[in-house]
Parts: sequence; C-alpha cells; structure tokens
Amino acid sequence: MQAPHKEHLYKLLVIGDLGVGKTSIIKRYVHQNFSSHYRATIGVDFALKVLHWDPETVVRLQLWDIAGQERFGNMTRVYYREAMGAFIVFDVTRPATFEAVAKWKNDLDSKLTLPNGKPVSVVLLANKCDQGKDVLMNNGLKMDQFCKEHGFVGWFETSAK
Ligand SMILES: Nc1nc2c(ncn2[C@@H]2O[C@H](COP(=O)(O)OP(=O)(O)OP(=O)(O)O)[C@@H](O)[C@H]2O)c(=O)[nH]1
Repeated sequence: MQAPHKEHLYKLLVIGDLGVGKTSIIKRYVHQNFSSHYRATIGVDFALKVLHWDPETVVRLQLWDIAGQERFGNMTRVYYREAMGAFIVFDVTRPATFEAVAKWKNDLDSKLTLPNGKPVSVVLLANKCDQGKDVLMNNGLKMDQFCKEHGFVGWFETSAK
C-alpha cells in the first residue's frame, strides 16, 4: 500500500460543565467504549483520533478534554491556544449545564481566534439523550435559534452510552 502523502493535524477542544460527559464522548469516539463510573478530569486530558480520510490523506484529531471545573480557573487561555474548533457539551438532564453553555462560549470567544481573526467553529452537543429527560430537545426550533444567536455552527443530540 502506498504511504499517505497528506497529513493534517487539528486541535479540537471539548468543553462544558462538570460531569456533562466530555470524557465519555471522547472515549466512545476514540475507543468505542463507555463506563458509568465517574472520575472528574483534573486539568486536561488528551486523546488522538486518526482518520484515514482517503487513500492519500490522514487526518489526526487531537482532542483536548478540559475539566469542567476549569471554567473557574485561569488555565483555559493556555489550553485553548491554537485550537481549530470546539465542542461545547451540556447534559440534557441538568438545565444548569445548558445555562452554562453561553458562559463557555463567551470564555472561548474572548480568549481564542483563528489566525485570520475569525472565531473558531463551535458545535453544541446535547448529551445523555438516552436518559429520556430531554426537555429542551422537544424544542428543536428553540435550539436552532439559540445556535444562531450564540454563533454555534450547529447542534446534535448525543449519547456516549
Ligand atoms: N446515561 C448517560 N450517562 C453518561 C453519558 N455520558 C456520560 N455519562 C455519565 O456521566 C458521568 C460524567 O461523565 P464524564 O464523561 O466523566 O463527564 P465530564 O464532562 O468529562 O466531567 P469532568 O471531567 O468533571 O468535567 C459519568 O458517570 C458517565 O458515565 C451519556 O451519554 N449517557
């Protein structure tokens, strides 16, 4: 097999309040497994997802799993540096985590811009949709409106379970 000759490395952030499922989403995506055991991330964790995009192209996604408690610290500026995009996660069973979404978005936009001066693309993830308590999700239109108002490129319901 011919070695790929195009390689891309992208740094992506995964942020959101404590316990919303950031680590679990990454684990599911990268290692295809899930654990119901909760262990809070301290600071930041990393994972690498390698995508064989086409026969000539390899894409490496460097996923930065930032602890929920970091919103109250000073380190996010350091962690956000040189990221190309971000996911902001909330837990559909805990409305307070949705209220924090705008705060995370503001924190990100105030500390990170692309080299061309534009804000990075951010996707909103409504996690734990397997729990059946998704008040917000019955209202897709409201979510679309929220994304428009706050500058998200879009939103998805997710479950890491
Ligand atoms: N039912 C269900 N539980 C989930 C899901 N995602 C995560 N959990 C559970 O929620 C808890 C917290 O998940 P984590 O992935 O550790 O959350 P986190 O956002 O990384 O938390 P911090 O590191 O504290 O910021 C764990 O007990 C997970 O098993 C999901 O999609 N569905």
